[in-house]
Amino acid sequence: MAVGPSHLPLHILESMTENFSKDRILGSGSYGTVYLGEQEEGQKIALKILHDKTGHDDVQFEKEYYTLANLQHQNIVRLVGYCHETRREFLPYNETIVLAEVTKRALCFEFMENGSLSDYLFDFGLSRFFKEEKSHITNSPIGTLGYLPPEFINQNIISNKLDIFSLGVVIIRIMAGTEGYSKSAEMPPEQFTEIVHGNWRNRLQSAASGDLLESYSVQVKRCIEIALSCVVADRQKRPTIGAIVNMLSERETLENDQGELIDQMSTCVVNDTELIDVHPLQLHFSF
Ligand SMILES: Nc1ncnc2c1ncn2[C@@H]1O[C@H](COP(=O)(O)OP(=O)(O)OP(=O)(O)O)[C@@H](O)[C@H]1O
Repeated sequence: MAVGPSHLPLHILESMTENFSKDRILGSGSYGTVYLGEQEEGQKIALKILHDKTGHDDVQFEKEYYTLANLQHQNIVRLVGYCHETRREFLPYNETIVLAEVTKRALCFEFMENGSLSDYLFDFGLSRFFKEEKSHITNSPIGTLGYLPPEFINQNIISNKLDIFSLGVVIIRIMAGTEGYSKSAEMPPEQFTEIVHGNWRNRLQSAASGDLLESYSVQVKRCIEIALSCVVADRQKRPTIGAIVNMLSERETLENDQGELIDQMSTCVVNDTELIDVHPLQLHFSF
């Protein structure tokens, strides 16, 4: 039987993070602040201390725990530990000091040495495709609002088309940078496709020419079109995962000549009547 996440007492988390020192902060999201923790043996973990605010209560914590503890996939960061502890502390309140109960809730994940995908996309320069703006941190109990479709936000409807919408947002963010999604909602799809496609084409020109460039260029355009079809407001019109899998039929990782990892995205192109295989899109991400 697989070993589940371990219980980690608060004093252990404090010693791992030098009392939650600011220098240890890796980043912050809608759920909480993430710290770099180091165990005695030098092993690193990422500790997410959940924000102490409405909507992030014990019910939410339990939901998060069960969901994450049951997720086991090579591409999903593993939950290795948790902490839920209430202490009584003297705290300032209304110009006096009161003895109050303070609850610390933490989720501990395996540490990802390479950091966040969005940071890489920003290095890679994709965010420059659109003017960078402050990201939206929300109080949403299930993550950054931008990944959620209108039917969930307005009517709490959950279906597999919710995941299709989120997938579309992820692809758009990969293709167009972190602000790409909000920009995609502000202009007609054809205009958005033209801008993003044009930017990619310029970028690809340094890596390919002639037929190869044309082939890459077609695939980039199709990727954007697929992503946009995933985020249409009418969920019935979003493609099924089967249709997307057919379109993105291959995904493999190759070694390039220098021995670096190349992330190779492959896709098929669908025209009006048939599925046509095209050359794989080779995007050389040199991180
Ligand atoms: N397991 C990890 N290993 C290394 N760094 C991490 C890890 N988890 C989070 N981080 C860092 O902390 C930042 C905040 O992560 P967090 O999961 O709280 O928010 P998010 O996923 O960016 O947004 P949200 O939760 O609002 O959708 C990330 O951008 C990343 O830099």
